[in-house]
Amino acid sequence: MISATNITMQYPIPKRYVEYLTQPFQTNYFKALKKINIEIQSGDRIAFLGVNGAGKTTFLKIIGGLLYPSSGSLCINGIDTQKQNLKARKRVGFVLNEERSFYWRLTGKKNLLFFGALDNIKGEELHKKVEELLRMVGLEDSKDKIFAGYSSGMKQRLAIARGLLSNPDILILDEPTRTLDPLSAEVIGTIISERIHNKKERTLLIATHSLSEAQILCNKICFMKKGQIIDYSSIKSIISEYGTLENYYKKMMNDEMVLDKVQQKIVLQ
Ligand SMILES: Nc1ncnc2c1ncn2[C@@H]1O[C@H](COP(=O)(O)OP(=O)(O)OP(=O)(O)O)[C@@H](O)[C@H]1O
Repeated sequence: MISATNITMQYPIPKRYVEYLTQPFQTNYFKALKKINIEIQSGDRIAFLGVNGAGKTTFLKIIGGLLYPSSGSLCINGIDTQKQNLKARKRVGFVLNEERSFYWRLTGKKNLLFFGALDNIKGEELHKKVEELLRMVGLEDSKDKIFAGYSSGMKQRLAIARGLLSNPDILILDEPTRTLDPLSAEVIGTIISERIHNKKERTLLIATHSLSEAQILCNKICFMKKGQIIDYSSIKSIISEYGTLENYYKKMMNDEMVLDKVQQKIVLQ
C-alpha cells in the first residue's frame, strides 16, 4: 500500500524572476503540491489525469523516492521513503519519458546489464533477468543493436524493461506513449496490460493525457488540479455516473475554466 500524508512540494523560484512578481504573489517558492493525502491499495492501476503543470510528475517522483517532499510523509508498505529511501526505492520501478539516461553507444542489452549491475543484480541471475525482460518487451531480436539506432517505441520498451529490473511491486510510468505513433502506443499498451500487470499483481501508476490509455490500462482515476487531488474514483463508478471518461474529463475541465474565469474577474475588478 502507498500512503501519502500531507505531502507538500515547494520549488524554489530563481531570485531574478521573483522581482518581476507583484504582491501578493511575491514569494521565493512555487507550491507544486498542496497537502496531498491519498491511500493507494496494492494491485490498483491508477491513471493520473490533469492539465499540464497540475503536479502529476512531481507527485509520482515523490512516490518513487526520486524527490523528497518539502513536508509530509510517503510510505510504501509501511517504509518511509525519506527515512529508508533505498529500501523503499527497491519496491518501485520508474519509467520516465526521456531517453537521455541511456547510453546511446551501448546496445539495448548492455544498457540493461549496466543498470542491473547498478541495482546490485549479479552474474548469471543478471543475464537471465535481462534476457527475460528483453523477451517480455519484444526486443529479443534487437538486443544487440546500439540504443542510438532504436526507434522511439523501442527506446520506450527498453525503458519499461529497465523499470522492471528489480522486480518492483509498483511500476510508475510517466506518459509512456507521449511521443509514439498510434501503433507503437498500442504495442506499449499491450505489453503493460498483458505482460506487466497480469504477471504479478503489480500496482501501476500512470501519468497520461490519453483517456483511452487510462480506460484500457487502469481501474481508477486520480484527477489532479493545481497541486491538489480533486477526485479519486474507480473508472467503473465514473462510467456509471458520466457515461464516458470524456464526459467526466470535460466536467472536471469546465469546473476549472469556470474557476479560472471567476479568479480573472476578481483580479480585473
Ligand atoms: N524542477 C522544478 N523546478 C521548478 N518548478 C518545477 C520543477 N518541476 C516542476 N515544476 C513546476 O511544478 C508544477 C508541476 O509540474 P509537474 O511536472 O509535476 O506537472 P504535470 O502535471 O506532470 O505536468 P505535465 O502534464 O505537463 O507533465 C509546474 O508548474 C512546473 O512548472
